[in-house]
Order: sequence, then C-alpha cells, then structure tokens
Amino acid sequence: MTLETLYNLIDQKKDEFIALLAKAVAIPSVSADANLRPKVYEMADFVVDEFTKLGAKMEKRDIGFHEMDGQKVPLPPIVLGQYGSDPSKKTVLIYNHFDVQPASKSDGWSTEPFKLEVDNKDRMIARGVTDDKGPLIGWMSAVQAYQECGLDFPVNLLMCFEGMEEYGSEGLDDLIRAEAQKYFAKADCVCISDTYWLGTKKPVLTYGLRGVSYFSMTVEGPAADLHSGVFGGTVHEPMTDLIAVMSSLVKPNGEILIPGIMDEVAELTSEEDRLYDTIDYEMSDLKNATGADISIYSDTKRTLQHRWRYPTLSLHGIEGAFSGSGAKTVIPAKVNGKFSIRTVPNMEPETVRKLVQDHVEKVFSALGSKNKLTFHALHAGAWWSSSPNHWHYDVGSRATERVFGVKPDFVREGGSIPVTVTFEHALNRNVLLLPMGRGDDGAHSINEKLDLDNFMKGIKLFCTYVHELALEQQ
Ligand SMILES: C[C@H](N)C(=O)N[C@@H](Cc1c[nH]cn1)C(=O)O
Ligand SMILES: [Zn+2]
Ligand SMILES: [Zn+2]
Repeated sequence: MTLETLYNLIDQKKDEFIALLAKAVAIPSVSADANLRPKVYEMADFVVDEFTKLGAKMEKRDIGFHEMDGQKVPLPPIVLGQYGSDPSKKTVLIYNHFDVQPASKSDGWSTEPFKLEVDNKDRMIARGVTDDKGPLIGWMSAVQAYQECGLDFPVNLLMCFEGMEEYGSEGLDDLIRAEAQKYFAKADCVCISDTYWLGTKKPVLTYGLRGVSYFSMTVEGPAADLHSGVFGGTVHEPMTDLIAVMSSLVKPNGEILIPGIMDEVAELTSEEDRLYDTIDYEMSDLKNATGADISIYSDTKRTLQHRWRYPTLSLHGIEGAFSGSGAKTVIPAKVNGKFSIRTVPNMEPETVRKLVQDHVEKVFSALGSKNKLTFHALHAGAWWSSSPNHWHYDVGSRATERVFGVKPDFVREGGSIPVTVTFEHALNRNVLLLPMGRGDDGAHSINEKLDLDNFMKGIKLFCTYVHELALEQQ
C-alpha cells in the first residue's frame, strides 16, 4: 500500500521531476574544463539548495587545490548532507557526482547538450542525464515523494556528492578517510547510483569496477608552428614523434604493447570464467550501443571479459594538433597526446605508472629525435571487486524485482568510480551499485540520454530500496 501510494505520486509528479533534472543539466559543470570550473561550484550550490529545501542539513567542504594545465586550481567543494538522524533507523550513505564530461554541439550532438530535450521515443537527451545527474535528481525526487505522500522516510540518509569524479575524484579519498569515523560513522551501508544496465531491457546490480590510470605526454621542439613546405623533412616533427610513441602503446585489436602490464593481471579462475556463460547479453547489444558493427570479438564471453576483467588502453586525443576543417599545411610546434588504461585485479596504480613511463621514455629515446618529451601521470583510480553475496545486495535485488517485475542480473562494469573502494575500506561497509540508466545511454558520448521510463522507475527504485532496507533484519 505504502509503495503503491508512492508510485502513484511519482507518476503524478513526472513533469516536476523532469523540470528539476532540466535545471541541473542546464548548469555545464564540466570538471575537466578549467574555464567551466565556476559552473561546478554553481552545481554544488544547486545540490545544497535543493536538498536544504527538502529539510536536509547540508554543508560544503573545501578540499584544497590541484594542478591543472600547469596551474594551481581550487578543487570544487564536496557536498555532505544528512537527512534524518533517528537512532532506531538504518542509515545509508548515498554518493553521486554532480560534474559531467565535456560536451559541445560541434561534437555532433543533435540538440544543445546542456538543454534537456525529450524526443519522440520518450528519451531525455542532455549531457549528464544518465551520468550522473539523473540518479542525483532521482534521490531528491525520492525524498520529495515520501514527504508529499505524508510518509516517514524509512531510513536516515547520509550524503556525499562530489564535483570531480570525471577528473579522477581528486581530493575525495582523503576526506572519506578523515570522516569515516566521524561524519560517516553511522552508515550501515553505501549506495552508489552511477553505473548502467548491461543491456536495454534487464535491470542489474553492479559488484565490480575497473580502475583507471590517465596519462599524457607532451612533445615539443620548434619555437612556433612551422610551414611544412619550408621545414618538412629538415626538422624532427613533434606530431610524428608523438604518433610513433602512441602507436607503440596498443594494437588495433586491443592488445596492450607495454611490457609487463599483463603480468600484473590476476589470472581468471575457471569458476570466474564460468560466470560469464550465464550473463544475459547479446552481441547485438554491443552493436546497438555503439551504433556500428565494430566488435573485436565475435562472442559475448570474450567481449564481457575484455570489458570487465582485462585491462584496456584507449587513446583519447591530441591537444595542439591541427583539427579544423580544410587542409592546413602546418607542423604543430607542441602536441600533447592523452591516453588511459582501465585497470583490473591486481594492478597497482604506481606499478602501472612506472611501466608506462619507462616504456614511453624508452620508445621516444629510440626515435633519436631532438624534440623534448615530457610524461604526465594525470590521475589514477583503483579497481573494485566485491561479492553480491551480501544482505545489502538482497535488499537491492528485492527492490529491483518489485519495481521491474524481474530479478536483476549481477554484473561488473568496465568504467571506474574511484571512491568506491575507498568507501568500502575506510568505512568497512558494503557498497551496492544500483544503476538507473540503460547500457545504450551513451554516457561520455554525444546525445547522452536517459529513458523517461528508467528515470521514473529509478525514482521508484530508490523509494523501494529504502523501504526494503528498513525491513531488512540485519
Ligand atoms: C562509471 C562512471 N559513471 C564514470 O563515468 N566514471 C568515469 C571516471 C573517470 C575517471 N577519469 C575520468 N573519468 C570513467 O569511468 O571514465
Ligand atoms: Zn562518467
Ligand atoms: Zn559517473
């Protein structure tokens, strides 16, 4: 009865909840763009204001500075919050991030990326709708739904929201460790909604993530860009050097070429290998999510193992290279190539950094170029591997089944949420990853979307999750 009342109210409030999400996505809180850093602050204020209106006690914590593009830049505040403090109730700590990946219409978006549009298939389109503003607004909406139904919120909420997740969560680990026995001391469990279903039809709960180590390297030589007709063939070209080094990192079939990297990977046990046989996933899911038939492997087992359980290296971009239209005959003077490695058990960030740096410097040195290469380790976040055999996952599973009418699959995720492992270790509490969006949402891509159905059911899922959590006898 309680849940039916909530579900009806949520359906009635649909337009209001969408409008709140539209307000959130209109703030271009891109953490990776130093020029947009004020927008990340604005977004922190938005989160504080909205939860304060709902009666939560919110605060912002400064966490110092970091270096960005060679400059010391202040880090956006961490937003902490508390909603309810009844000692007879369970307490769940929720985490979301309010920063987003960069986006610009010229990348190929069909709509303005920071203006929420609902298309004719009932999909909300905008940067951050699924990653991670939809789930964040989902929590606000869940609290509002309980209030407007006149129902007591069944658990106490502790909140930890950050604005640097898409830039490696700099500074948050220290705060979590410092507050583990203070602000977060009462947490019985941690719930993070920042992953996606594997496919498009079946809900999942996530119990593993890859880590990420992000690097760049600058190659510079000439004092300024040069005319390729005048100087080509007579000077070492930074871009040619950079491409040679970047090509030495990974093969087009995904094989990582850096010596020693694969030695760090824990062997896949036969028991683990068998887990992949029963996962509900089809090669067409990959084709649909990428919009093209470009799979490296022909079967789902190897595809999922390479997404979740093996490291991968991706080349992301080259700053300073000619990238406009037309045919400019330039030799760029300084270029900065960016790449990252998704890490898995038992890879350690420092070992990975050393192996990568040694390799890059060795390959560059073998080129015999007179240009200069500088290697940068930008950020690193750890992998996380847990087990779904825990009462908290039973709670998540029951809640999911009530809302979607089907038991969720238990899956891992190829992406990274660096603080997951920090929460688990510092608080010594179970962490549940409870996704809202679908596998084809296009997080980090153009035309990022969140299906309206997932948003609405996601709000119901959060309401049901706290309801089930309160009933759990642990
Ligand atoms: C899975 C999560 N929603 C996400 O997108 N995480 C990012 C984290 C990150 C680290 N460096 C840059 N971004 C990711 O997996 O890329
Ligand atoms: Zn992301
Ligand atoms: Zn995210």
